[in-house]
Amino acid sequence: MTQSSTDFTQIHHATSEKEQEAAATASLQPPATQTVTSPANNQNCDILLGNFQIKKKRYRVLLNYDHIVWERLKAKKCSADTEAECYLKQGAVYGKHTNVLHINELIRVSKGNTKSAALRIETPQPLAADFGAHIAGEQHNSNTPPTEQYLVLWYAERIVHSATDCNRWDVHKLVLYNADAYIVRQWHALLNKMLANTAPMRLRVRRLLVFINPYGGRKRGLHVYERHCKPLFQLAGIDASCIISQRSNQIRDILLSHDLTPFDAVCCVGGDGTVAEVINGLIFRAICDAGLDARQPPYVPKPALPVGIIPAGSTDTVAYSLHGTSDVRTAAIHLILGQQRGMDVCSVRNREGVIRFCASVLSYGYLGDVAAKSERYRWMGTKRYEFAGVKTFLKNIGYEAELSVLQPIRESNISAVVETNETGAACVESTICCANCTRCEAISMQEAAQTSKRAMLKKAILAGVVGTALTNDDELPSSSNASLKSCEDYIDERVVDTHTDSNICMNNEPVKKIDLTSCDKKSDVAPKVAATDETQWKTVNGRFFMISGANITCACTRSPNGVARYSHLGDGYLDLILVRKTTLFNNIRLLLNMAGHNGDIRSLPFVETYRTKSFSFRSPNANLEDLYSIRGSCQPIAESAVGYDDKNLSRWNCDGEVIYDQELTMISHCQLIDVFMRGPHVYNKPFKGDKRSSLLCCCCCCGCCKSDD
Ligand SMILES: Nc1ncnc2c1ncn2[C@@H]1O[C@H](COP(=O)(O)OP(=O)(O)OP(=O)(O)O)[C@@H](O)[C@H]1O
Repeated sequence: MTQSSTDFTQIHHATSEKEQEAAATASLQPPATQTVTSPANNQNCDILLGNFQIKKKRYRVLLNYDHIVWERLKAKKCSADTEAECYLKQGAVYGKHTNVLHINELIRVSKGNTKSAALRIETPQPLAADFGAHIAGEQHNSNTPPTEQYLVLWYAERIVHSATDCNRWDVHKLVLYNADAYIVRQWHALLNKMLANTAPMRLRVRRLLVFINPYGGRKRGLHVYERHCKPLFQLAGIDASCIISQRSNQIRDILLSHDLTPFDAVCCVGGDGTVAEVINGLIFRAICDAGLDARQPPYVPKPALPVGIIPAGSTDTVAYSLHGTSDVRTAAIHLILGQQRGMDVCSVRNREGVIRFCASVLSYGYLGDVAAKSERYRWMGTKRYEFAGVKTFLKNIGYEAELSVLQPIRESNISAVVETNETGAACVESTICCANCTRCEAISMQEAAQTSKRAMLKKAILAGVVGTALTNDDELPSSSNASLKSCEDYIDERVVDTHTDSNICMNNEPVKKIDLTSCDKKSDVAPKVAATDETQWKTVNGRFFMISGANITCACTRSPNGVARYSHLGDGYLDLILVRKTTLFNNIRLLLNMAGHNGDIRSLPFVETYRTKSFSFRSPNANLEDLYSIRGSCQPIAESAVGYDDKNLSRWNCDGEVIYDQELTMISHCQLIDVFMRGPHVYNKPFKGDKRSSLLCCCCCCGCCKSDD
């Protein structure tokens, strides 16, 4: 079935018969895109309305400011002009059988003479910056009659199956046919223009630096990338440069020392250790680029590049907590769609200053011991965690600890609300972070306001007047004596040939290696954030089975609620979970609670949870002076301590890596790094017999995913 070119309707206000006649004639000519003004939001924007064939059935397709809507044409056809007017007057009122696609979810638009030609994706997609020239070129060539009648839209859609499976995304295609190739060309040009138009929080990545860890998980990092990510990146026209890591900490070292300006974003394919390497590399790099002391930075600057996290490790806690699933395609799609959210990152400090940055959890006791022991059984693959976990669990060891937790004096809506459970134990408020989280959004607005303040602080530091600027910023550690010793002092001028160091496929500037291991300052205690008029330090002592400072929920497939179910991704707070030493039976209750979907560890009488910006830890059993003198513990990413085997002391598990310090401070830095994610979605049960209503929920602009808080 063919369509006549008069099927096409360009939205315009044809009031008189004369005008309608003119419009009909114009449709035989190459139609020019008209700009109309929406009365709803008074925006100047292109709108197109046309009739297309989809699977040999006729559909009316509307492209408005940020949506594509397609609806089956009914037998009785009403005047298109009337409909267009109706749309403009009423705004978008979509029926039950209307299909809606948000422009944010569009990945690629292609056209061709035949269906298979349009579906072919070998032809590279023009990069965002080239779109303008591409479109201009198309218009320039408008004298040449177009021949392509097929238009293909590749878009991402969230799959909503059940409450436990509502976070996976996949790519679909929509093939549209119109006999008039001018119309196809016009839709193609406008859609590509819209794709190129990136809002501040929607960066469509063009040049991506990908790090692949071939060693983590089941050693399938490379396979995961080749099989799932590469085809999707090709579809989206992303120019990806890949580096396969050859040793531990190599990714961090590359990020510290190479020119990153050619890239729009960094992506890692690996487990939590790989994510930690990328995050540490980018943050230490930002500190050094800002000319700050890497050990004792007076403030922590935000890295310039956003991060994409593709899970290919054993537990993939970070990826699961961000996306609500450890599905690889979902993670790649989030990167392609380019929607970013700020994620909190915590700095972990000892007496000498920052040891490293923590993306997920810093845990002492049970999880620390499991991390330390499981490394010995890496040959078991993912089973090593179960093996080491059971062994450690049965021992049920408690460790003495002295903790100081920064708490608000008065409760406020957005701060660290701590309640008590039925047994009187402290617990955090019960709001769950999700896509469009109102708590994180509010904080993000506050953050934007503070960005200018930070810029001024940075200027003040560089001008050497930092002492006065620092005292008012509660996010800065009080021990930061604002050393102006720049990171350049740490740069080891030995030039490293990275092309022999790893198989890097980048065009690099001369490489400098930054040595973060030297440290010439040491205070007598671990640094603390200064308490303000609104905060105070609360001391908690005791014998603990587990102490965890969680930045994110730390959920994974084995524990869908995670250690800290109520932790928010970008609210500037961390959740401190204290599990006191108790009976083995109680520990089983704890584990069952964390493993189930409906558990809530806050209800357990031996568990206390605090929401805080910072906490400090000290083990009374440790001879700290000896530890510091033996180890000279000033590693940016802690290396394994040799011969450290005191039964009264545990280790820290920081993003899956082991830290041996017995005196530490953890400080949360609000939305320090931008990550390609939307946050886990809340399941909305579809109405009976209406599958589509649940699918509409994938649209990022609708309010149906808002959290209840
Ligand atoms: N080529 C390599 N050879 C050896 N180790 C590597 C290599 N590349 C990276 N690593 C190190 O491997 C460690 C483990 O990687 P990763 O954390 O990604 O996997 P995992 O431990 O299996 O997953 P998870 O942390 O999610 O449980 C990291 O600390 C990283 O530094």
